[in-house]
Amino acid sequence: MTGRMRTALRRFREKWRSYRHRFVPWVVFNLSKNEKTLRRVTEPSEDKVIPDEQVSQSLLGLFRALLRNSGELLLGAHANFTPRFPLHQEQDEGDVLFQTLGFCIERRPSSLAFAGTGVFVTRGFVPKGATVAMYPGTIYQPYEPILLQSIRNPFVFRCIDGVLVDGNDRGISRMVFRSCSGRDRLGPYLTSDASWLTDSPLNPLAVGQYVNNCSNERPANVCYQEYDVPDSFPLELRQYLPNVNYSQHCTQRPLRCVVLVSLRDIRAGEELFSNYYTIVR
Ligand SMILES: C[S@@+](CC[C@H](N)C(=O)[O-])C[C@H]1O[C@@H](n2cnc3c(N)ncnc32)[C@H](O)[C@@H]1O
Repeated sequence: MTGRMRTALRRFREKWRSYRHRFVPWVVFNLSKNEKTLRRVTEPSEDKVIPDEQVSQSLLGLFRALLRNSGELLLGAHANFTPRFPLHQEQDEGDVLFQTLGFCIERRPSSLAFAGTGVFVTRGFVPKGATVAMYPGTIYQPYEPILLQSIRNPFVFRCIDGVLVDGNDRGISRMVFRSCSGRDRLGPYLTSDASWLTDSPLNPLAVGQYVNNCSNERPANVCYQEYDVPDSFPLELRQYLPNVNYSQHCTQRPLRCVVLVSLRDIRAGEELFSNYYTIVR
């Protein structure tokens, strides 16, 4: 190998190491096109746009309202469960979201050509610094095997610390989520929500896996933020969390969730765009 090639290789390695790429296949093919849109932070701990407490408050407010609206505790054994309250559903989940957080989000064909489905604010107004969406999926620790599930899978999200979230709602990823979600119960309580795998998630925020990447023309209006569910998070509200650990041994550590936080005010009709790359220096 010539000296020039060695220098080029070294520079490439240094640059690659500094990336905290969120979606591996996307980064490989599109890095050069989107250099201007890179997000830069100096420390992994500085990656948070809003404090965890603020995320908790938004999620707790929404989940409490969803629970009140459903009039039942979604217990594990649905079939044998007789609800304490009449099962009269007052509003759909989108209405509950609108009344609690002041906006609605939905999946629709992206405003970008060839970008498939995207996520739009369809009603209301999202102020800067709000929790706008959640990234659902199975949580893999950096040392856990994900090879089969990751093949041709554009939904594998990488956290700053190397934890992976598989947000694919099809194929083997779907089966893995369902199986892990059915396994993890605390007594009669479900501790995660698998309805994000359908067209009508019970938690209307759980569509963040469909948010598309920003471009030079369409700057990011949301960004990803890791959120570890605190021990104090009420047991009966965990049924709305759209994440589950791949391994049962992980139940000792807090469940990792990823939320999307607004970087500016967002109005009804706008598509959400995140940043698939973050550079940590
Ligand atoms: C996490 S998925 C997002 C949901 C995707 N739009 C869909 O319909 O399944 C990531 C994939 O979306 C597509 N995508 C995301 N941002 C894009 C953009 N700005 N332009 C074109 N395609 C994009 C790419 O195919 C990428 O691999």
